Amino acid sequence: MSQAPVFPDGFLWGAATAAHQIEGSPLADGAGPSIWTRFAHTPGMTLNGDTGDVACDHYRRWKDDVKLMRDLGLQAYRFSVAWARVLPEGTGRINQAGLDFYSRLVDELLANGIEPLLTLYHWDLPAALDDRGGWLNRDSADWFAEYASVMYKALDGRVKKWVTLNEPWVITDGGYLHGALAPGHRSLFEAPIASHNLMRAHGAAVRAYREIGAHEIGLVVNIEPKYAASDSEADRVATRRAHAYMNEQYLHPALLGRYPEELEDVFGAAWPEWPKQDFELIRQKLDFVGINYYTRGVTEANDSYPLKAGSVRQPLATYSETGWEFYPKGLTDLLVWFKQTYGDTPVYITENGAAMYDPPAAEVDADGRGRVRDPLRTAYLRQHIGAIHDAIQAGVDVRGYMLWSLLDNLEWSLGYSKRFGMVHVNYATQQRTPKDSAHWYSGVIRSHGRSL
Ligand SMILES: CO[C@H](O)c1c[n+]2c([nH]1)[C@H](O)[C@@H](O)[C@H](O)[C@H]2CO
Repeated sequence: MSQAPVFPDGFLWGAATAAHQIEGSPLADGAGPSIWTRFAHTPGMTLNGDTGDVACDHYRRWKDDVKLMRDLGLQAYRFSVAWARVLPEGTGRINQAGLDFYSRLVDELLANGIEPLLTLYHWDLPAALDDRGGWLNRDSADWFAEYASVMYKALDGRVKKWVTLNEPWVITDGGYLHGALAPGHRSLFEAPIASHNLMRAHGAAVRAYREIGAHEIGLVVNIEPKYAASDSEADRVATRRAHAYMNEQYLHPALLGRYPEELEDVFGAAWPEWPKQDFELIRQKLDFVGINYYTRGVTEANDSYPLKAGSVRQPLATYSETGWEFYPKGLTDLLVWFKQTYGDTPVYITENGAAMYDPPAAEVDADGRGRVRDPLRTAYLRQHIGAIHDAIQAGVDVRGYMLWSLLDNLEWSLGYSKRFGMVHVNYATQQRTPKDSAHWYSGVIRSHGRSL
């Protein structure tokens, strides 16, 4: 970049978390269990048997954490609501103490000049609904619309940016196809059904918002550009299949009202006939789309199940602790593809970040006087925010950036082994210590990107 980048007026700088990953106290004050409470307490399901029982203790430390956000200069904060805190059985009875927790959090954010960006579903389905079939049950669309309506009535106006689902691809690929995430199913037949019901639930929640809400609502997807590993026919076909499976499987029905045709090839006999009226429900006008970007996929044909495509490691690249290649140009390419494919729906980058090896907690003394040097994370963030600027220069309407994550937190089945936070958490003492990357990001926010 030859000169200081200029981001659009109103471009929103924030950070993101999710309920199950930071809150702890999953059953406090009348909350019901979620599928993640059950999954993590099932032996062998998470690394070291790590659970969300304590996490970052945010359920109790929320006020100090908002102060931390203010001190860092965040303009926005993306968080999720634990459905089973508000509706312990998933539908019906409202647990007022659970609703009050989120109402207080929103008020504290607003009092500190931080805009809340609320995700209704970030993977933690009430266990009571899983007992009724969960996302495999077509009634899940009604369950989700009921829950969403409770939240809209309670918070809309204070919350002006709503997200229905976080990453339906991960929910399905992890929770129903490969079994690495809750509820831990492994079925080629269940996966498309769960996917489809998730998208019906998304549509039902947006339709309910249009009846109740007066602000903005969108969908968050994780997408990554797929580049053929060679110009062989096999690799090019595999790349197309992988692109459809991850990048179009949810955006196509949400924005175009149809699935990409490659999915029939991926799922074969497991691909159902969908009722046409379902797509009228799924395809609702969206005020924005949230894109979670971490890396790209250089893709080759292989014998992986069921995709028959996989990523090829790049010998000279830098990789994060989760094995994701640093590839900022992929974010620019992806954003340009999004605009070319789906038009000018506004976009927020709702997650971007890297798990890097940070100095052990011992180097950060108990009262947080220590310093956490994380130059690789700062490099990653600088490169990717620069890539967003390149996309904006290319005409893509990107409205904001939510860094993943505010805090080191529970990385699902990987437990506490991966640290994505710009703020270090000493899990033994719950001491928060901003890392060098946090101080750097504060400067980016203060300069509105010009200090990049
Ligand atoms: C497959 O990568 C996804 O884009 C993705 C990465 N991440 C996510 N989705 C989730 O939304 C977060 O809860 C994770 O903590 C975060 C870091 O792993």
